[in-house]
Amino acid sequence: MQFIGSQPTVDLTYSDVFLVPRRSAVTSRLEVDLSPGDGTPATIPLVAANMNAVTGPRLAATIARRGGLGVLPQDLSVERLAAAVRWVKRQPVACDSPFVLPADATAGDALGLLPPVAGYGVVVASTGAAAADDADPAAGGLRREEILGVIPADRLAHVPGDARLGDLIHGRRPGVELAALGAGRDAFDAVRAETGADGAGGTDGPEERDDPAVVFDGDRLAGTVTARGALRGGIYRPALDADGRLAVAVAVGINGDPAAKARALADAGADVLVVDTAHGHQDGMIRALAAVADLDLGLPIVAGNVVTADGVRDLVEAGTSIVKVGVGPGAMCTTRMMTAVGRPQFSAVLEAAQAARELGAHVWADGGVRYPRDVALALAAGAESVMIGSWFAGTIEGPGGLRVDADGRHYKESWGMASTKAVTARFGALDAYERARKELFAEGISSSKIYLDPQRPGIEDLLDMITSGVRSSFTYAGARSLAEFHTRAHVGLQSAAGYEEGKALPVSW
Ligand SMILES: NC(=O)C1=CN([C@@H]2O[C@H](COP(=O)(O)OP(=O)(O)OC[C@H]3O[C@@H](n4cnc5c(N)ncnc54)[C@H](OP(=O)(O)O)[C@@H]3O)[C@@H](O)[C@H]2O)C=CC1
Ligand SMILES: Nc1nc2c(ncn2[C@@H]2O[C@H](COP(=O)(O)O)[C@@H](O)[C@H]2O)c(=O)[nH]1
Ligand SMILES: [K+]
Repeated sequence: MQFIGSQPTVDLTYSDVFLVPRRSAVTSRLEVDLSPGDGTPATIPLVAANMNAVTGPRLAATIARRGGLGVLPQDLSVERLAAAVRWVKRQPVACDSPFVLPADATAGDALGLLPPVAGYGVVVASTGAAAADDADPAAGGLRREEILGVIPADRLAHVPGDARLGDLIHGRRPGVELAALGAGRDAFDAVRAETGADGAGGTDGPEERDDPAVVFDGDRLAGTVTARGALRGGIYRPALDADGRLAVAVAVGINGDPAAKARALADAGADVLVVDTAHGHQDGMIRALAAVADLDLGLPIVAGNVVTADGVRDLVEAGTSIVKVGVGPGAMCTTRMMTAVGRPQFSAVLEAAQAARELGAHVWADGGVRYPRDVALALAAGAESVMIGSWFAGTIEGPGGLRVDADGRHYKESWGMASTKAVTARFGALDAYERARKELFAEGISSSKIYLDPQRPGIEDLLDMITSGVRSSFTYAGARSLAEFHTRAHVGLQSAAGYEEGKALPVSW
């Protein structure tokens, strides 16, 4: 990366800078390979943050299906984390994890899981079967004859809240076979034929629908798929482990016995370990990291957070190959206002990435991403991947409960991992005095509403938006790969007015 024009004399964040277009020999945005070269199984440079409001098993599985990584947060017991890892490993790669409800559940129950939007649906199972499946998730899944059908989520807006789901299914459809779901056009056509979107089964009028179809793997329910999902299957490459299962990362903190926790999670199948604390450049972190690295588990280790070259060097020396960078940029984070500590994120990533490169290590940029452009700029600064928290909390797959505000808008709650809410939960086992001492140091917001974008309510919609923006950034720089982008990116400094000019204008001026 190179600055054009004047060299910066102060530290910068994403809004302070812009990318300059260059002569390019890349003729299509689809020629661009976004894979990070950090030794993880990711094929796109996006990571869902280890926050309780952001990464649960469903979001982790969904982002891995499209090539990113989800980091399950450290604030859960080893047993719960191991169970979450195993759940991700059981999920289908070629279709979506289903939302399943029993036939006697109501439309209102379904709307507690999903907003009434296109592209999603609830699989309805015979009542006893759904209950048995819930009780024993390892039983191998629901059988074909136990599945009554799938109800598109947008249809739920037009039925009474107390309508029984079983009564809303009219006739069984054959479903799609998992084995028939290749990539690209064949899968797309198979889904459209099953859902009637190709015209053969009769559509609901001129507007193209994107209804989900049920997918079976032999005798068992595998999941659901939409035509858009099939299309994505031809564009993205999933992040997989050596056995072809979806990849997942897990965080461990620096207190307790991080090595024992790391070993248990590796045994459960975790693919990447993230050793994480607010102030990563401290002896407690170096001890914890060295203990985890000494296990020699053969997994990539990520550690942070730091914002200086010195911090990078110490963590790499302690055994990490990926350093997580960012103090204070996060949307839920009050560290900069409480402590004055931190560093504008673009410069932090730039300096850390330079130091990491000299040591053969890598950097993940963590926090402060609000637009696709911020991801492009973090990559230009030298990051191998970009971690996103709060933005992903407001998605259907996010672990939070779906809520509706007084105006009928759907949202999920987000909170910081150093907020009073998180600290109270983390130290619930301590006595009241010790807990109160810990709560004194809260450095995060305890509750924030993250609205679902009605046009992009799912994590995959956000991935589409971000990766298409970033693919385009690469071609503007004439880069086919992330390594080329790192060297070819030309960056300029802009005024606040220059940044403002770049925004779209929703109403006339
Ligand atoms: N990227 C960022 O800007 C930040 C991220 N976070 C996130 O919040 C989560 C919780 O992290 P964390 O608060 O570190 O909790 P942890 O449970 O990981 O514990 C941190 C340990 O470090 C000690 N410590 C010393 N100095 C500090 C300091 N300045 N800030 C925090 N701990 C310190 C603490 O002791 P004692 O409590 O006795 O001081 C404690 O033993 C993590 O996921 C972290 O990434 C939190 C803040 C900033
Ligand atoms: N200072 C704090 N930082 C926090 C807290 N919870 C999370 N974080 C950091 O934010 C990023 C995610 O950033 P976002 O802008 O995408 O939301 C996360 O990975 C942590 O590093 C907190 O309570 N305090
Ligand atoms: K902030």
